[in-house]
Amino acid sequence: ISLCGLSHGTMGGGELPGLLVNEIGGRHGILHSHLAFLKKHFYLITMKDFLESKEHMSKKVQAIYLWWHKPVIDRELLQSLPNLKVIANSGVGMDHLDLKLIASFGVKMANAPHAVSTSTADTGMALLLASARRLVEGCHIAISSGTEHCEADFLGVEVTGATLGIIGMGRIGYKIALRAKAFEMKILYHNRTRRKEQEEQAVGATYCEKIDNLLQQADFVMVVVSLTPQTRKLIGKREMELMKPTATLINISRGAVIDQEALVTALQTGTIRAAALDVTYPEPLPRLDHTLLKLKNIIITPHLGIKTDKATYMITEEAVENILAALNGVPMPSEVLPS
Ligand SMILES: O=C(O)[C@H](O)CO
Repeated sequence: ISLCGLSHGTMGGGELPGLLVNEIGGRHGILHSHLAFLKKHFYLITMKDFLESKEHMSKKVQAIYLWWHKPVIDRELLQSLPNLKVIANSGVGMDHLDLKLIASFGVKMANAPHAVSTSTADTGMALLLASARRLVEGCHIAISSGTEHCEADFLGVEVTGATLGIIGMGRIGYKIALRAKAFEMKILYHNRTRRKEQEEQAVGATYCEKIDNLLQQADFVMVVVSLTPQTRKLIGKREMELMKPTATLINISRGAVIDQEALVTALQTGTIRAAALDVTYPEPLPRLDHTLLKLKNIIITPHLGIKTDKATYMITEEAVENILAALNGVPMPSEVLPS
């Protein structure tokens, strides 16, 4: 990325702007490997520092960098930060934020759409391939019974030549299509707006104006839309019943885009063949023995779509670029406005 010549220096004054982060390390903390880069531009304040010395710290905070949706941004926090100018999110989905509330405090927001697209597309393809070839089941068999050939009828489904239906053809969806093309898949897609003809041709994708047509034809349905009031439970009982009984549903967007109860039933009754989910609703699932975790024809991963060393570093770079732009009063490359 280019930081467009921006730095804290261009803001005048020698002091680095205060950047509030949840914690350093840990489940919801920024990575140790990003510290040196962040410290070049900001004075880092963790939530612990902030809460221990609220009066002193609150004036220093000019930006917040959210890592895995933390810290939680609520009215109380916003009211306690008089100099807050910008919040940068370490990912593309902003459904965990009340954008209107944040904007009402005059605070700008940014996401990281560029940094996440390749790693998330790779996760989608990894889930597709793993589910098609029953890799997780195979791994469990190898661990519990040894690596001798498994039963003759332990069969997966072929990916080459199969039809992939992509729901949501934004940056990530398009990168999935590029990958699927290399697997010689037939590609259908549905999107609010149709892609340009050259873009469709470049990946060999056919537009389906109606989701139903895509659902009826696809062997693999990959959900890549962001979570909005319009996409909540977009794929429910009716949609699963339209799918082929041999089809696989893959979700790398947000859990709530799929009606999870309907999915459990569809998997138990053979309405669809299998599912592969990187996201669930809620996250984490409340109980270890949740029905979804017990089904044989499902793969679930713990929302690891973006989690590569390169992508996470690029996300931090994209966040810094946006924060510095906001603090310098120049256009932010990935500003998100409340709709
Ligand atoms: O939204 C994203 O980019 C990922 O799901 C991480 O939250």
